[in-house]
Amino acid sequence: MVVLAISLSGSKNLACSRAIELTNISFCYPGASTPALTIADWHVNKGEHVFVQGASGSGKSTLLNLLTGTLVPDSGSIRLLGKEFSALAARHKDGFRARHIGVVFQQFNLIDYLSVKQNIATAAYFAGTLNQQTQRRATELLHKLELPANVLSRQAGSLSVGQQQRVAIARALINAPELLIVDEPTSALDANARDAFMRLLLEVADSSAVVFVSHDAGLATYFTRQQSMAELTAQSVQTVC
Ligand SMILES: Nc1ncnc2c1ncn2[C@@H]1O[C@H](COP(=O)(O)OP(=O)(O)OP(=O)(O)O)[C@@H](O)[C@H]1O
Repeated sequence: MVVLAISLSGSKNLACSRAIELTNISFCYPGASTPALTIADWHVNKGEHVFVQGASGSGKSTLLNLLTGTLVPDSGSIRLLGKEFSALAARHKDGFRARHIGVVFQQFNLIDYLSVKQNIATAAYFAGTLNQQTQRRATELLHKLELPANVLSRQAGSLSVGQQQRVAIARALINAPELLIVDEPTSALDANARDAFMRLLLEVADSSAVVFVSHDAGLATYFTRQQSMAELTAQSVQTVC
């Protein structure tokens, strides 16, 4: 009995230490005869910074869209932070994503005509965390990201590409998400700016699990773990297209 209790508590701790667990995932785009992505078994631990690298067409965007709930797998399980994410109804998925997942999109997806403050506040609003502390947290994040506080009142569309990237990071981190998903936001940067961006991103993300997707293998050095799409999809999964 004691042995059982120990082993159960051990497996519970293991489950809780995982930010992402994918099991027997298969996803087909409508009309396709073969799946765009299959993953037999993959996990990311809480706090881990993982670099996912793959050639064009290898399924990186599909993977990110599955992790953010924009796409739903045809089969298999996606567990995020111990929760069966793939089984949640759309409404609950939206709430879970807003509270626990930060996303930095390739094109940043800022709302150009809103101020930086309003862009960041929108993320807090959807997570239900918008309060009097939001502006203070936003100012702190912008400071860490080496942007002056007066950027808060500027229209997002009037900022430089580098400034918009940092605002996109601040927006993704405003709710202190346990999981940060980043889709190759460095392609427009020169080598020096890219180095500064990567260092800041991972410093500010701090204890969040980070999944950073890119085709650029040169970025791998910033991360604690590297994962190629080829390895990730190597094991076979029963598919259902
Ligand atoms: N909307 C879609 N409809 C049908 N097939 C799609 C669709 N989007 C992607 N695919 C296919 O799914 C596979 C994986 O595409 P995905 O966009 O995930 O790759 P990627 O690694 O992100 O590529 P890139 O680096 O070029 O953005 C490819 O074979 C692609 O042609």
